Amino acid sequence: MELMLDTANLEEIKKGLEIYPINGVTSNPSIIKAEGKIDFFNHMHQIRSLIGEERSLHVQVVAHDAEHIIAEAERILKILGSNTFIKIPVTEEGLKAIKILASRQVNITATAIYTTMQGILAMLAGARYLAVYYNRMLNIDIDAAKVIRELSSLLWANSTNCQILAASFKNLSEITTSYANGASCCTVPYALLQTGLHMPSITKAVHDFSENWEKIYGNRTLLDF
Ligand SMILES: O=P(O)(O)OC[C@H]1O[C@](O)(CO)[C@@H](O)[C@@H]1O
Repeated sequence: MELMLDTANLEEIKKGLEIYPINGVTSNPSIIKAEGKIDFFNHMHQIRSLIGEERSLHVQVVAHDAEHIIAEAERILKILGSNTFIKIPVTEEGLKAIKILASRQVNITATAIYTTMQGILAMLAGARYLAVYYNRMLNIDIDAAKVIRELSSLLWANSTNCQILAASFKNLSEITTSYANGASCCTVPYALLQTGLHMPSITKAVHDFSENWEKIYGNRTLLDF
């Protein structure tokens, strides 16, 4: 199982890495927009230095036709390194590019996946991750959990090299349902990760433990024994 941070914010990535078990960072043009008009490749380099080589960095192309998608992918790989995952939307042109790039051993994260069929095609074309758009699917009445279940069983039977990267989350339930239905990876915005631990009941449990301890041992800690 893996967890990725869905942000290009350097502070969030720094803090996120300290606290959470993070396996990589994903972004897309909308996530980049939230950072303003940044020097794109320089910013991506900074993300890479923060996450190190052992975590994955997923960078999305902006071109629409296969020829230019491939050219952008090559530029990303040249500047950011050959281990960068190239995010490509699963359109006809995207699929064409995925097939060509995957045959050159490029790591592909197929994105903008709303249907099982898109996922199957991306898997067959050689993608390493399938970014399934959970919340956006629910918004248009697509059963996102079902798509994840179907893709997960197909991947289990047919591929050793491709996994589901569930994405587009607006609440914790969508994340846990994705994992429970077979997504081996979720990419989550930092603020949403925080909501999982910022709960009054967790704070109260920790507070109750302290109060009970203090009643017996005062302000002594385990280091005082
Ligand atoms: O619906 P949203 O919040 O725009 O999210 C789209 C998702 O697509 C991705 O680009 C897929 O990796 C994520 O970075 C993001 O979670």
